[in-house]
Amino acid sequence: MRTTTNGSRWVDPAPLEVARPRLPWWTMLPTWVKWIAAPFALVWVTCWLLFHLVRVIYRYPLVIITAVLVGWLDWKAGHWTLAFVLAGVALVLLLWWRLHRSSFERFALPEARTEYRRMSVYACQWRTVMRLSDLAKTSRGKEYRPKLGRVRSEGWRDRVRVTMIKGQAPEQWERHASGLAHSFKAQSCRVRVRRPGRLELDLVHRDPLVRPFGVPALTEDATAVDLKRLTVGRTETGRPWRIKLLGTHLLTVGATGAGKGSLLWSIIWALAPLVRSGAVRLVGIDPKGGMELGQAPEVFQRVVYDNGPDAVALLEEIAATVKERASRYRGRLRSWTPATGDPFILLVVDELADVIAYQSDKQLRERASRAVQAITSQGRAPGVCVLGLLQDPRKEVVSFRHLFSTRIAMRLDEKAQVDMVLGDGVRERGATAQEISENTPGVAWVKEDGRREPVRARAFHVTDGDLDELVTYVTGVPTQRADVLAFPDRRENEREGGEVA
Ligand SMILES: Nc1ncnc2c1ncn2[C@@H]1O[C@H](COP(=O)(O)OP(=O)(O)OP(=O)(O)O)[C@@H](O)[C@H]1O
Repeated sequence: MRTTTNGSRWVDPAPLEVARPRLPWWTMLPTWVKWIAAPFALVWVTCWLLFHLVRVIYRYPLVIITAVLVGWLDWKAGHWTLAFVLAGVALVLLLWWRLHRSSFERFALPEARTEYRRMSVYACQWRTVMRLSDLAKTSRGKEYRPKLGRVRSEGWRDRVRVTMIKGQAPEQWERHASGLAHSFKAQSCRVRVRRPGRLELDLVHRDPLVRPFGVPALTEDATAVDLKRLTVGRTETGRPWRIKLLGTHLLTVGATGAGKGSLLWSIIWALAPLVRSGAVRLVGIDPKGGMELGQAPEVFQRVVYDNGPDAVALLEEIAATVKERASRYRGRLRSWTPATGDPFILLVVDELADVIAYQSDKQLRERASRAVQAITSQGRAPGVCVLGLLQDPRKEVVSFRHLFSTRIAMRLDEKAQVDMVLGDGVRERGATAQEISENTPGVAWVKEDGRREPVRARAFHVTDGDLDELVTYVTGVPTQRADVLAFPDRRENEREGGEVA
């Protein structure tokens, strides 16, 4: 409201807005109630402090023990003795690190690293990152923030446990994974559900699969080979990468040079004792004219090197075997076992799309599709497994995807291809196959039906020498690769010719 006084103009000030101090509700209680409640409050506060003290000791045992010991020694023996002891401990640690690095990294480093990273990275930035990533919520003036749980630092990754706030879903965290990785200075962040309301974040700092792994020695003991646990490489956690062939089919997709061949040969390498004994029979189709399977055709019972009538006939033959076995086992057996006397059949199709999608003859294409569908849908129980390899996950092939219960994505070109191969939502859980480097062939993301989390692994590197050894092992006949002769040097020939002349 404007008022004029003696010709001068002035403006009314805005009403004074001062927040009235809000006192906690219990201050309003009558004094006698406060006296009665005081001992209970004291006990509660003591328990709360004790709980937090225990939690700090549990989370930082090394720091607390070191601090207590240092304080005690300084108090009892003085500064010089403390300095002398600290120098001695540092020397012992240095010697341990120099002389036996593996045990040092296994026993001494993890706890120190975990406590350091928890303190310096997660504990001090958690609140800010949660707020800025919109993962904390405020309701009626109260802030609800996801709780930071146990942290384990493994050098190449930090595993961070989180308790979500009410109403939150893992998908919200998956959407913020990239932001979380950048905030905590990691290369990537994967979100895993531990149990309802609890998550584990994998904040990855470096790739433990950069170096290739050679194949293990071939075993003489065929009984040691388990068709449900064939070791074909190593996972990023350092464990063996185990693949199941019995009761499943495998689809492996990867761009050219992604290392599909190494996975194929790693599987055959692991199967070698059973192939030699005849308990496993390998059959193959290689429409690329033998570029892949032609490297060791001796280990196959039968291989076809095109996608024509022979390939289709082979597929139909196997489909017929599946049907014949199924009718024989019906009522007697639930599924194939070695005791049936029938060999386990592994059908390898190197470029599945060439057989069921790119074949120009419509009739052949349809026959091949029908046979592959029959084998994949009914072959699991009768002991027939299909290993389909593919460069380009086209629609025609992806429509078969659900029949392959183990799907493996090696390096792919696009995000959409990862979804096509592994299924929706798996990429958001961390399976970023489009980010696999060209320098790490053999690295793959594996998704098995019934397992929510995809696994990252690298197949063994099977060299030409290994393939020779494999053929010799299976056939018992030493292989001799053709010698590659140097191209004749024209100048040399001319010189020699000149000299003779
Ligand atoms: N597991 C591995 N570790 C190290 N190097 C590998 C591995 N697998 C493959 N390589 C190397 O990568 C190159 C390509 O591998 P490979 O031929 O198996 O790829 P591919 O996916 O089968 O390619 P294409 O589809 O063109 O046949 C080869 O030179 C091979 O030596």
